[in-house]
Amino acid sequence: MGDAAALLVRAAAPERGHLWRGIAFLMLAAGLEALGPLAGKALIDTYLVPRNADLPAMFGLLAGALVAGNVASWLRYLQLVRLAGLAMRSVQRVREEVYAHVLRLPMRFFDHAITGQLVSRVTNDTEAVKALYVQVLFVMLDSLIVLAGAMVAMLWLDWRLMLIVATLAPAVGLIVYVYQRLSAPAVARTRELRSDLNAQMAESIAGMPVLQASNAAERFEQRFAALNEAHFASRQVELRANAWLLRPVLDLLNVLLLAAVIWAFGARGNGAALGAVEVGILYAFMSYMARVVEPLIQITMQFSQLQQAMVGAARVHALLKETETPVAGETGRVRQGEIEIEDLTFAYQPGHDVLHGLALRIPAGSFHGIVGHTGSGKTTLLSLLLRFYPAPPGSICIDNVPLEAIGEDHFRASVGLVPQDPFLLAASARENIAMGRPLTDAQVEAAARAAQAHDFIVRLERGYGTPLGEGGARLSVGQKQLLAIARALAGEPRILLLDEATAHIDSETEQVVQRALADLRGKVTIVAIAHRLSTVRDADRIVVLNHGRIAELGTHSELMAIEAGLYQRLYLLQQLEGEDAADAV
Ligand SMILES: Nc1ncnc2c1ncn2[C@@H]1O[C@H](COP(=O)(O)OP(=O)(O)OP(=O)(O)O)[C@@H](O)[C@H]1O
Repeated sequence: MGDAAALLVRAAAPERGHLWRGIAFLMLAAGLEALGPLAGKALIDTYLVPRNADLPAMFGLLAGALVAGNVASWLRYLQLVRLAGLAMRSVQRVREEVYAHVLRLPMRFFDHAITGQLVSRVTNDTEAVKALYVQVLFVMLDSLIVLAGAMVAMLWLDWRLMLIVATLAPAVGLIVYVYQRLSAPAVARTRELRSDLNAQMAESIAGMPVLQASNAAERFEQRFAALNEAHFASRQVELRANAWLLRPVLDLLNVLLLAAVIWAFGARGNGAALGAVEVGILYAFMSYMARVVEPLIQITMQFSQLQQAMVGAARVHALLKETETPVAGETGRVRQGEIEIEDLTFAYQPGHDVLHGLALRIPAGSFHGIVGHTGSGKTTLLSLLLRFYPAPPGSICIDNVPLEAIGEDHFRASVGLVPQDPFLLAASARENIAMGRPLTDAQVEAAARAAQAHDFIVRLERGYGTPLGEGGARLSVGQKQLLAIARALAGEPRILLLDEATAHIDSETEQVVQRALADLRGKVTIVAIAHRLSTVRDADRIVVLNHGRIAELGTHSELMAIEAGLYQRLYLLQQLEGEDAADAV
């Protein structure tokens, strides 16, 4: 409840004026509508039953009722436009806010996040805000005002009869309480299951090649069907609670109440014919009773929607409460691109250090390779250099400025990344290189040339404008990698980090990448993780990591000279594998 309210307040914050105006129109319209039966009563009691046909007065009364009705309709229109617009804009705002927030969450969050569930929060759950407005403001508030107006009018007409009708209030309270107890767990579960369905869908699409190759379609189908069945069962519980408790019980109460009022009316007259005044009251009373029962039915029915909306709002709110990566408010700058690492110890989980007291100086413009067994901490080191995870303050400096003291935009512009999986957008080659940065065609082309990607791009049928298909489906793995290098270079970084950029490409393309890197020497500081040692053979220095420690450090020939050294063993092993592969061809 608190979360839902917090989200509502947050969503409406920029346009409180609309909100208050909308509510004011709503109250005025409902108030005017409440006058209708009173006009009817006056007409019956004063003119019709006593057969007192004062035509001008009757006409005046009818005209007044007509004007009031029209004004009420106009106010309803204004209210709807105000509040519906507000609700739509709020969803739009909250959705954008949630998406922007997700983009700024720390990498640590994504270690545990499940894509489909996250998508579901940004797309479906944000709709909860609209439902909250529609349910809470439009229907519930409206119904409450109509209800209050009717009760006041009834109090004025006959307070004893009003008390009979008022017994509905505790009855409705009880119904709503029982309903909530029964359906709340089912509603929350339904939401969770729905996002699980999304999650499985997203996972299946992402892993389609593996899924089909391992002939897992049937197993996945069964898993999906089981989830879907659970979703249906959970909806069923909700529906049963709705069907039993909301409309039918109140309809029954309504009939009982009507009987009680008529009985009370009859009992008071002691069987004598009703007087003229009483016919008017009875008419007005019956009209008001409908106005009491209908809003109560509406309010209770809305509880089911409200409950779903609250669960959605709570999920959105929980996501918004995740702490964003703190943005360095500092203004430190990268100039040459010298990296200095000192006593760097890091753990993902406390007590499980992955890096132990690393110390390393990488001069500006140099080319450093990082190699080591799987799990030795290479990617972790790169992630820390990229500020994906926070390194202990002061343990990494660039140009003598601590990493955390460099302003975010400047840092991202100064440090380029070529990841193992190039991640291409379903857009043109040009857009994939520019990535939304305001780069000229000449800059894009220069980056592509530096990455040795220009030649294959111009051979595509529309050159730089060629759409590459989702995930760059139209390119070979090596071409994607070259494009990713071009993208990293287009920002003219001082430091270029490569994460196994040659892991999946053939030796020929590897040589192209090597040429590209060689051209960059002296201009950009390059740190490249490489499983394939030939990629970093020519590096100024190679860092050999072993269980989170620097085991060896030197040029290729220096490391090869260490008898039974780690690097030497790795290198010889790869050479043997290479020969085996060549023999096999
Ligand atoms: N996000 C994470 N959360 C917790 N532990 C992690 C995380 N990422 C990596 N690790 C652990 O940190 C250690 C080092 O992993 P890292 O990915 O840095 O090794 P690597 O040398 O890059 O390995 P590879 O060559 O296989 O990519 C491993 O034991 C791994 O299980």
